[in-house]
Amino acid sequence: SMSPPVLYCIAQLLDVAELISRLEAVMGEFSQRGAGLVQPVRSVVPLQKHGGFLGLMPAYLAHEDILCTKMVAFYQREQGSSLPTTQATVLLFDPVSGVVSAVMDGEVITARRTAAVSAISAKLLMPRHAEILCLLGSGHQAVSHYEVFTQAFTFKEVRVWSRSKERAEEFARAAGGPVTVCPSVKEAVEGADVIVTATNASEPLLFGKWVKSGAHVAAVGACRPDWRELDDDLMRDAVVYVDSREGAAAESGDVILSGAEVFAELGEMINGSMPAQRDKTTVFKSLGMGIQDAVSAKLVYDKWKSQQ
Ligand SMILES: NC(=O)C1=CN([C@@H]2O[C@H](COP(=O)(O)OP(=O)(O)OC[C@H]3O[C@@H](n4cnc5c(N)ncnc54)[C@H](O)[C@@H]3O)[C@@H](O)[C@H]2O)C=CC1
Ligand SMILES: O=C([O-])C1=[NH+]CCC1
Repeated sequence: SMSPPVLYCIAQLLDVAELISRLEAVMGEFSQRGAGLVQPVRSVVPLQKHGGFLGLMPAYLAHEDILCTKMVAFYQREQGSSLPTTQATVLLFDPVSGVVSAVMDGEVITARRTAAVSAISAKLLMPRHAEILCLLGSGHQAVSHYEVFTQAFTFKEVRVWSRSKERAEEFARAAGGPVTVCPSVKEAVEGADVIVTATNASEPLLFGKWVKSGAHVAAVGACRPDWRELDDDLMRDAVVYVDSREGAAAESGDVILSGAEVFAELGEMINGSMPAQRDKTTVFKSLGMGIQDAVSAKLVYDKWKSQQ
């Protein structure tokens, strides 16, 4: 039997506009809870000894015959560590036979699809004439959010804050346009219309008292039930959207520990069953979903096949 192709260097195979449109469709369908999508909440294996977790993220999309699983390891690294906090591999299967059709890098997929999902939420929830984008954190997700957000929207100013000023300056130098490095979270978020939290923090770093009324927060980090990026004030005062209600109830420290009510899923806004409260201060709490990886992997695979 032939061994499946191993696809790395896939950045060119994953077009952002195409990805956004596929993600909108699948998130809208997910929130209808039809039988065509099977996606359990991520299984997480703690690696206590090593300060990490292994997440298993399978998904089956019956209408499109996509069967996929991502395996993602995430670690809270020491500051200055050269290892990535998020490492991932994706397996795509032929659901007819169970044969593996491809093994692929999951890091580009994870970075890009997460930013694309945040951009979908920002498109629906950020203030109408949003001018200032603020990124908290300067790692992989911050970079992909910068790329996707500046491609999808036009901002007058982009700000970044990071624990390490050097990293933030590096980020600003590498960015494709002007980025202001801010010395504190407070100064970075003041007056910002869109705030992306993409850190590995386990304690709140974004406080509601600093956030402009009507702003939109895309909260990407804090993926464990006892980890926080946002404080109770922000969680309780904002209208809270999530990618999956089940996922948020199991994994989001910001949702669980604040006791905040989840207003809607992103997919409920997309499929029209719940409104986008754009005029309010909004939080989109993102945890990541197997269906997002599945449609991404299929796009990569189809593009790769068309080039063979
Ligand atoms: N919602 C989703 O779908 C996904 C969420 N994530 C989560 O996003 C977060 C960022 O991931 P990556 O960008 O890949 O990691 P990364 O390691 O590339 O970047 C992490 C950033 O967080 C900062 N940071 C770490 N600890 C901090 C602390 N205590 N306070 C403030 N900043 C801190 C680092 O300085 C760095 O700027 C992680 O928590 C990861 O679990 C990752 C993938 C998908
Ligand atoms: O969706 C994802 O791949 C992850 N979410 C949190 C850590 C990794």
